[in-house]
Amino acid sequence: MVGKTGVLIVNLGTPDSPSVPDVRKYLREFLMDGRVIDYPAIPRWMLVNLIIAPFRSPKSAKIYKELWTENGSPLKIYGEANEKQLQAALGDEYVVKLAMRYQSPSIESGLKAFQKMGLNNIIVIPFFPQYASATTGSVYEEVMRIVTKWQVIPEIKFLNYFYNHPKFVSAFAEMGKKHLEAHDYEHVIFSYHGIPARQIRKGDCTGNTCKLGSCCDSITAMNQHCYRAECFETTRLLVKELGLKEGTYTTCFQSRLGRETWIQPYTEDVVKDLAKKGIKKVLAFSPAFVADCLETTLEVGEEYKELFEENGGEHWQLVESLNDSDAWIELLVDLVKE
Ligand SMILES: C=CC1=C(C)c2cc3[nH]c(cc4nc(cc5[nH]c(cc1n2)c(C)c5CCC(=O)O)C(CCC(=O)O)=C4C)c(C)c3C=C
Ligand SMILES: [Fe+2]
Ligand SMILES: [Fe+2]
Repeated sequence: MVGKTGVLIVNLGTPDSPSVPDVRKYLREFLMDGRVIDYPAIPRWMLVNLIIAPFRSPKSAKIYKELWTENGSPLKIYGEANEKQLQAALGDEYVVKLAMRYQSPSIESGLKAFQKMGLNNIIVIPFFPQYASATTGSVYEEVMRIVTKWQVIPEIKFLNYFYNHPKFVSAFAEMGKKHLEAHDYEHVIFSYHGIPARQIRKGDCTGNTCKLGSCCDSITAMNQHCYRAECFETTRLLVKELGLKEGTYTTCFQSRLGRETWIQPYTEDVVKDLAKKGIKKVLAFSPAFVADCLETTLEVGEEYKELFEENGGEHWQLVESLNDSDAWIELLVDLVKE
């Protein structure tokens, strides 16, 4: 191999500001991605531009304003920190660039910077522990859309997932242990971002159609690309590392959008059921995210906390994400070098 290696770290993306026009622009780009709303182009355009963007943008802008810090959106702040931390950890044989799948900095700007430096080896690390077509798949598609137009297509390695990497599991477990040692929690929930159930079935090329039930209870050669099965495996590994007892934890799925059936159980149902059963103290992990963002801080940390308390719960705690922790950077170094 001649020259340096480019490392493109890619997260989902966030609006440029919490203003309604910027949130609308972000939602439009994000939801017009055919891997996110996987409808034919015309119905998708109508749904996004005539319904979701106009009605959701003001509501989303309001919650983005709560999340925003003086330095911007947490997702981007942690991404920028990770870019510097990983560059320092890898040294000058590598060039690390942050990109966002939607909005800025774009994947195209990162790849063009590598092209200008003459780098012919690129490693793409999507910041999604579990593979989903809407996230990791979309990052690949965007990278390929760009480089396939180039005269010289560089050698590119893609990281598909890291939901079961021992350092991912131990890094998240360490974040939670601090809380488990400080407080006597009765139940732990593992809340992952949901996806439409249909997208799981559509991704099943093995003929071993996922029944969205106990078939996701283990990873086999036939279901290893099933997002739901990967989430359950992350839970199992975390449960083992944390030493949790059977019956004291639940895996669930949050952030449902629209009328379709999404993968279940839904976090809001689990939260209500736990509170109604008399569970008073819950610790909540969100291990589909490596950085705190709208979906962790506000949805899990505040909305589900309110729901829990409205139904009789007393103490709810979100486990912070990997953010700018040393353990996350050590894992990233391993992912690059492996
Ligand atoms: C685990 C990663 C994610 C998956 C899988 C995912 C699927 C998915 N998301 C939507 C719709 C929305 N997601 C929104 C925010 C958002 N989603 C992820 C990650 C995954 N999404 C992150 C990290 C964020 C937060 C970004 C931030 O700026 O903090 C939003 C926008 C917020 C809102 O208006 O509620 C939408 C909309 C779909 C439809 C989908 C699967 C098909
Ligand atoms: Fe999302
Ligand atoms: Fe399954």
